[in-house]
Amino acid sequence: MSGKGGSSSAAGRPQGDILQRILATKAEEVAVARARVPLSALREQAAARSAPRGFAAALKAKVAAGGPAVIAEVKKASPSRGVLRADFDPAAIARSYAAAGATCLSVLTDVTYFQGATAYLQQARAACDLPVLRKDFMVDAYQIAEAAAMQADCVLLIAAALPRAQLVDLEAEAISYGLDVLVEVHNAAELEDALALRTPLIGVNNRDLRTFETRLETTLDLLARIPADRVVVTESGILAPEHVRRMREAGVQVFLVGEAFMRAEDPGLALQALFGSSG
Ligand SMILES: O=P(O)(O)OC[C@@H](O)[C@@H](O)c1c[nH]c2ccccc12
Repeated sequence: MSGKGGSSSAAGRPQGDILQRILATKAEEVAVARARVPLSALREQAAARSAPRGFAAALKAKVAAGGPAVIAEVKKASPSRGVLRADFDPAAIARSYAAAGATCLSVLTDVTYFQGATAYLQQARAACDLPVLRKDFMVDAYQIAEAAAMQADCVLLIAAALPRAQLVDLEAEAISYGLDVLVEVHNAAELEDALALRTPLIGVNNRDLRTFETRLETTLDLLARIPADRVVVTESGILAPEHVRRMREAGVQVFLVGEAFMRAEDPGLALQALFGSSG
């Protein structure tokens, strides 16, 4: 098959889709950031940081102990849902998640589409001892250095957004800073690209970033194609204990959840309600 999922080659991709818009904005933002803070300055900050908290190691340990492992997301808003949480305190949310048994955090740092911020990641990470994913749209090695400089422990690479060669390059860049990588796919062609990487962490996004359609079958249908030495992370649209049960019955033990927690008054309580006290 050429391209990803048939319609996602650079030429064939619909110009107006949200992922394309986000990626175009990202390229502009990176150019502006690079002019303001040179890569050499980021590298100095990254070199001065303390060792990353092991993101993949924490998930693997929780899975080995029987799971489920929850990556709890700190997300104020999204393009598909609008504002999820008006009263948004990343440090308080992080403490609530940690007390409820989350294994890792995911913090949106995209400003334009998700109302995220670098400061939110830093506040959340400082408030607990959990490893933290920088959830953003990586298109350039500069952003990997940014992630290391802001103290992230893991970066997201989205296969729908990048050709395989660039996924490989950005992963190598992340590894050079000691960062873990979560590679995200939502179809079989993207999964093939993801399996060319070294990371054990394969995220399957149940939400199509082009259409916003969310189907839990996305994870369930791809499972058979994922080798047993990889850790499957099911992402998006996990809203009810029934969804958790279906995934666990299929052998999925790692969950990335945002909306269900962000809409709740007490995010940690919502985590416990969704996963039980083992979450
Ligand atoms: O809020 P939800 O439906 O529980 O989903 C969380 C997470 O999977 C979602 O925020 C996400 C998955 N991949 C992404 C890529 C970019 C931005 C956001 C995402």
